Amino acid sequence: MYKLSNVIVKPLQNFKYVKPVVMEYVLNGKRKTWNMLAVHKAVCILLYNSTREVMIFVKQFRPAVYINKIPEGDRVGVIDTEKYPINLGITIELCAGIVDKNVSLQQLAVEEIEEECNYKVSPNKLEKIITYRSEVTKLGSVQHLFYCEVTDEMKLNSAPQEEDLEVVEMSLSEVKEFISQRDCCTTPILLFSVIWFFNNKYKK
Ligand SMILES: Nc1ncnc2c1ncn2[C@@H]1O[C@H](COP(=O)(O)OP(=O)(O)O[C@H]2O[C@H](CO)[C@@H](O)[C@H](O)[C@H]2O)[C@@H](O)[C@H]1O
Repeated sequence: MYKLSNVIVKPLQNFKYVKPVVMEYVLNGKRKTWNMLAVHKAVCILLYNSTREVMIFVKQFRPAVYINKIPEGDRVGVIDTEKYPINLGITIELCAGIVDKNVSLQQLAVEEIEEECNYKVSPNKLEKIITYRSEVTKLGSVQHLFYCEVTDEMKLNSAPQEEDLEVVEMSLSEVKEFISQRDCCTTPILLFSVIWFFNNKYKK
């Protein structure tokens, strides 16, 4: 389903989703500077379908993951996609989205679940797990993690709204196998939320 071509890497001219900034400060009497990226807040949701006992994740192509698999010398200008195929940048993640609207976090999570995974849930089905900080050296952004249990009855018949994203269902044994890999192309928050699930929701 994924096809990658015409890849070019160049310095960013217009900053829309990330803003590089430098902070100058004095800490314990010492002058310091720190480079960082100002980014949006986000919501992430661990989705569990209790009808079929599967977790629901999303699979997508992430340019930042792709570029970090390419040796530095080959990372500028036109990228050879024969040498560096698309699978280098494919991740499995939680359903997630940026906080870009003035509505409750639960409402934002509900909208992301519908757009990305095609389930209709009400905001009171969202259970807050934790608010944490992502990548504290260069981002430090606030992220909110929720848990949501869904059933097959809550699944919508319409086509998914996100075309570049594939919904992936994993049985609980597949999830355990997935997180046991030595090199797992996922996010720390997916790993954490799955462990949280086995400790708090599924004590069989
Ligand atoms: N850097 C970027 N450059 C260009 N376009 C961009 C962009 N960031 C977002 N976009 C655009 O904004 C859209 C909406 O983004 P989402 O709300 O789906 O967040 P995303 O899933 O990328 O990351 C969510 O999930 C991951 C983890 O899974 C979290 O780290 C993240 O904070 C959270 O928003 C994207 O489809 C894309 O078009």
